Amino acid sequence: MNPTDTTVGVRALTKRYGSRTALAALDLAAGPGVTGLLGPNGAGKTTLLRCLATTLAPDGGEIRLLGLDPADRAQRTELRRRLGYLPQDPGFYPHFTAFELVDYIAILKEMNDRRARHAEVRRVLAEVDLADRAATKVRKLSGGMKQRLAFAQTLLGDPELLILDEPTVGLDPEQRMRFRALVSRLGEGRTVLLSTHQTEDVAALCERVVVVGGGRAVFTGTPAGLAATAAGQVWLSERPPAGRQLFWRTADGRYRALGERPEGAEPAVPGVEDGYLLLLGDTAAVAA
Ligand SMILES: Nc1ncnc2c1ncn2[C@@H]1O[C@H](COP(=O)(O)OP(=O)(O)OP(=O)(O)O)[C@@H](O)[C@H]1O
Repeated sequence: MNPTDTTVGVRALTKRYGSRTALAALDLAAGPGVTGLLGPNGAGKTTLLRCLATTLAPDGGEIRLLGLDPADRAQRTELRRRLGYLPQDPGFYPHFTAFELVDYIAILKEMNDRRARHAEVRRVLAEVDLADRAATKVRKLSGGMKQRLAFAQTLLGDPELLILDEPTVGLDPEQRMRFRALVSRLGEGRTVLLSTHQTEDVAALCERVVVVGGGRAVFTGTPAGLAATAAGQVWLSERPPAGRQLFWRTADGRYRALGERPEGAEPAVPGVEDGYLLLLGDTAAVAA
């Protein structure tokens, strides 16, 4: 691990909840740009991101973020000032206005100069297109607006590191597109770690992808590299495959199958989702 100022370095990270192992010696390295964490439910993504956001102490392993060690109290405090974290289930105070909610979080972040803080709150609300909702009560915002409000608070203080846990959940396709544009803009010069179940988000947005399975990083590379792992194992056929392999009916009425070549099938160009599904199939087989 060779951490620089804008690098995320994680080595042999472990975390257990009682007898359940959530992180099993996970390694991760990420620099500026957007890195996607893909993985099924329970893979350990949220646990990893909580450890990185300093809201959960790991049982073992090493973390270096922006050159700082979160295990050290003074460095942890500095780190908290320099990172933005969007938790999976952000808490909202429904009776606050959008402005009051973000202002409250800014106060918790020790932004003590009232005038400068208010200007910063207005800036982050504008970043997520909520400037005209500043005076609206949180309970009156739509689900997508609430998600953007939660994202706004991560931008307070213009952090160098953004940790986003499933930020596109609950967004409609248009909001998702706008969100992608915002994140890719923020990823220029910053380090963004983003967990998602959406392979489309990874293909559209991420320079790097880490697939988490069973508490470990089972793939690290580019989205194109993940797609390439499926080369020679993706097929299109006119009929449903006879075997027990994974397949689905596509919009053009043909069947897309993964794994062995079904009879009469033609090879198809693999995508990120194909690589991901095959990789997890292998992971499941190993775990079984
Ligand atoms: N507070 C907790 N107490 C006990 N077990 C937990 C706790 N939090 C997570 N786990 C377990 O740890 C494992 C990893 O969970 P985690 O939430 O990190 O996965 P995830 O990849 O984020 O899943 P999802 O995509 O569903 O959010 C799971 O088996 C989960 O049940």
